Amino acid sequence: MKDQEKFARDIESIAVRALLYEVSTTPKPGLVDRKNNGAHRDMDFFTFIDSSIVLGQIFYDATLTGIAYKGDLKELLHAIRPIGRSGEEKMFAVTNGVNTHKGLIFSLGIIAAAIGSLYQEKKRDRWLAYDICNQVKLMTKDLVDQELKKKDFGKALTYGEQLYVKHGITGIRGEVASGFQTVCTYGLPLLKGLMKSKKGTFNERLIQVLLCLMVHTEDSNILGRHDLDMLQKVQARAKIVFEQGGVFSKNGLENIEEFDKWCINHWVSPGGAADLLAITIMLYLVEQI
Ligand SMILES: CC(C)(COP(=O)(O)OP(=O)(O)OC[C@H]1O[C@@H](n2cnc3c(N)ncnc32)[C@H](O[C@H]2O[C@H](COP(=O)(O)OP(=O)(O)OP(=O)(O)O)[C@@H](O)[C@H]2O)[C@@H]1O)[C@@H](O)C(=O)NCCC(=O)NCCS
Ligand SMILES: Nc1ncnc2[nH]cnc12
Repeated sequence: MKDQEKFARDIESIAVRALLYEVSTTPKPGLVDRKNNGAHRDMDFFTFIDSSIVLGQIFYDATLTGIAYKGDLKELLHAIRPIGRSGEEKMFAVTNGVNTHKGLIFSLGIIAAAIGSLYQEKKRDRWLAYDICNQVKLMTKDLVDQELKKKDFGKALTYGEQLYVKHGITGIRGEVASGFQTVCTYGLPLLKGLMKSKKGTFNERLIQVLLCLMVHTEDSNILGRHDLDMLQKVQARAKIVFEQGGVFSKNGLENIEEFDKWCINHWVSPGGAADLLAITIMLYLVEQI
């Protein structure tokens, strides 16, 4: 196997690990985990495993496309779009039409391509999330303008497009175009600090990162099902739990399990924050290469 193909397989493996580590983190308020299905009737822990497995090839292909790419970085996003669309088709086929990873196919696929585009210059020194996220910004700087601000919304709107028209919320597109600002400002520094301090278990550290992300994520999943008031309620409750010490406080796990029950009863799923947790994990694992 050529060096480039081996490297692309390594990135594929890291991306799939990030998907599996995210869904395995337990308990997570309102989300699918090893304990329950959160605020979802149409998917469970095994749906996410099935979806994660079929998506590996997408991240391999996106990485190789990035490595081979020689043009303007903005064009690289267009070059990988068909790969992402085929990933969505594979996901819907294996989940019987359920959207487990639509946002993450987009996010992790772009990260994989960005890593690929840096491969030649990074062959011998360290991989840094900072460099990768800057590359992502260069790849996607016109994304919000082209796909949301200037778009003629004549046709049926997607979930995210509807939210932009209604609330001016840019969702996953805004997060990607910012170079994963929420991840780089909150999620990744917290995870790196917890891993260095060796505090608690890996599972507990990931719960803590999710709580922190829930405070700061403009989650189109919550907005899509409810409204701005509910998003602010969830962010406020996550802030209280996190600032009391989160999973590491005296009644940490009980507080989170109460939060989970509350989300289920109110039909709240912070799927956007869950995606940002997976992105945080991927960037952390890439920095360990
Ligand atoms: C670019 C696209 C992905 C845009 O698609 P769309 O217009 O639909 O975009 P959004 O809805 O805005 O976002 C898509 C998903 O992204 C997640 N998300 C939302 N907000 C954020 C945020 N602030 N930060 C990060 N991620 C965010 C969210 O995904 C989660 O929710 C999904 C489950 O919810 P869903 O089933 O849709 O809704 P439910 O309420 O669960 O339905 P019911 O159960 O009630 O029936 C799950 O996926 C979570 O991950 C958003 O859903 C896309 O159009 C596109 O261009 N795709 C091509 C791929 C591509 O170009 N790839 C390139 C690289 S290979
Ligand atoms: N664990 C999870 N539960 C629900 N939606 C998600 N989207 C991504 N991860 C998820």
